[in-house]
Amino acid sequence: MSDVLDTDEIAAELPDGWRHDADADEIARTFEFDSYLEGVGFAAGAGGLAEEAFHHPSMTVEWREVEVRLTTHDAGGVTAKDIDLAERLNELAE
Ligand SMILES: C[C@H](O)[C@H](O)[C@H]1CNC2=NC(N)=NC(=O)C2=N1
Repeated sequence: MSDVLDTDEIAAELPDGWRHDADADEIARTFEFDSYLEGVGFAAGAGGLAEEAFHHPSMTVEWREVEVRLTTHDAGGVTAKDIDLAERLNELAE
């Protein structure tokens, strides 16, 4: 079982561009793209990273943007698994 991070810990460890949605107990980022299909491609790549980590985000693919939300359901909140995958998603989007 991963340890749930508290608000201060999340704030200290949030990767660039991510926000803490405390009400939803999630971290989130909306990635922006020049085309819809670039967003779709990002989501596909994100799915691969999720499978590698066996840790799966919620993703909403819209016109030229993809909103990604992460929490650790097994732990009931945000954990290091979410932070780690968020960092890898930032690298994917670079
Ligand atoms: C049984 C449980 O669903 C699995 O251990 C994995 C699958 N992917 C997951 N993804 C996320 N975001 N949180 C989890 O707790 C989680 N658990």
